[in-house]
Amino acid sequence: MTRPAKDFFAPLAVGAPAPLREIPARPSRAIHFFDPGNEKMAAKVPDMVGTVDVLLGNLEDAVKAENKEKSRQGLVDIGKANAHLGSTAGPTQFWTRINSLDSPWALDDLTTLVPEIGDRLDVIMVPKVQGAEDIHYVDRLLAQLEAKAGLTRPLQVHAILETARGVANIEEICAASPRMQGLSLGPADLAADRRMKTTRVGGGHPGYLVRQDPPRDDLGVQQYDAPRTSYQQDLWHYTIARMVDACAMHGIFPYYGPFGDIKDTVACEDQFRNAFLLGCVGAWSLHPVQIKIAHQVFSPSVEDVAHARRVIAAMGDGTGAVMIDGKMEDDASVKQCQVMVRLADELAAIDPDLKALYDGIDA
Ligand SMILES: CCC(=O)SCCNC(=O)CCNC(=O)[C@H](O)C(C)(C)COP(=O)(O)OP(=O)(O)OC[C@H]1O[C@@H](n2cnc3c(N)ncnc32)[C@H](O)[C@@H]1OP(=O)(O)O
Ligand SMILES: O=CC(=O)O
Ligand SMILES: [Mg+2]
Repeated sequence: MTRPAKDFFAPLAVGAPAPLREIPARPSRAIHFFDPGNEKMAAKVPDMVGTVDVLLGNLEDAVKAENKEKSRQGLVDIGKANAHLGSTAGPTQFWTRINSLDSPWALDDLTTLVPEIGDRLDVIMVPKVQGAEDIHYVDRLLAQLEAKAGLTRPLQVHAILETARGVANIEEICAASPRMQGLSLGPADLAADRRMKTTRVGGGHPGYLVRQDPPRDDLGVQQYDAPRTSYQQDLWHYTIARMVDACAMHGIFPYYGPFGDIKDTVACEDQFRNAFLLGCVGAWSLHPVQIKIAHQVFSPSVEDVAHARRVIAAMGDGTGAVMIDGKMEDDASVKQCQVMVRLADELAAIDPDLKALYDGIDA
């Protein structure tokens, strides 16, 4: 049974901070992953603060088993050494991805990170979430640890959607705790768990396509040997759309996850843009080259912002219908335009280049 409404926003431990009533809409176009135990990557972090929306110290997959403790300690050191990291101190949020709850490391991840750098961290990403029970476990443990550490701000929780059971339980996961900040699609683990016949980290597949019908000759006979156009389809459309609906319903934020073909910046941009158009607010960046792609794709274009502002201005109180450039605009399209302009305003508040671009529209 879920908690009764009157208890939903009560702290789960005596002395723990009160849960948030609303998840703040902080820009998080790129969640940049780094291994805090990798000296080369860790050395780059101080210079990245302020240049990327989210820096995430990854402790789970991609960190070798023998390096788990080193990476955890590296994250503590980075949190303590970088005074401007974390959204209370500056524009770059500070997240971590802990190890999965059934692993030998998850408990130590939480019991180390919360007392050591809980005041700096914004969001704890939890992998391989199967259902509400996983979130309930993390929720109570975090409350106990926050109370013990004397934290005044509750940590938020982000779940990766990367098991078939997680997808089946998506609504209950989103609703499990007021800490829930968002969901990310985890296409690599999800493909494995679903027994998809792919060997990639996100993106499309040339075999997943639809093909044009065979053309007919003058007598109407179909020419099966004639050349035909085929179109690659999006393997992730269903899951992303499901995730977007669940997140919107619960007032939390959906993200596309990893795109593993680092060199294919064009397809990465396409995948991110599909997610942006469907309603996602950001994506993961695995390599510095992907930060720029995510920041660009998940920021509304100047053309879209200009059009949205025109529609809002023309629609007055937002009711009725008007014609703009030969197209009908009404209450529903003005609401889409408001989403676009709100996002542009939020981004302009933290990104001076975007502010100059968007301000220039009216000049
Ligand atoms: C699949 C499901 C998932 O769970 S995805 C999430 C887990 N995976 C990750 O977090 C992977 C993170 N990224 C990486 O490990 C690396 O970027 C990989 C993909 C291995 C490529 O590394 P590498 O071959 O060194 O790339 P490179 O030679 O082009 O690097 C150039 C310089 O940049 C650095 N770099 C690389 N990645 C990062 C990063 N994520 N954050 C910060 N710095 C990074 C490299 O260390 C290298 O530095 P330098 O110029 O040699 O000093
Ligand atoms: O963790 C991410 C994934 O794709 O798996
Ligand atoms: Mg995964």
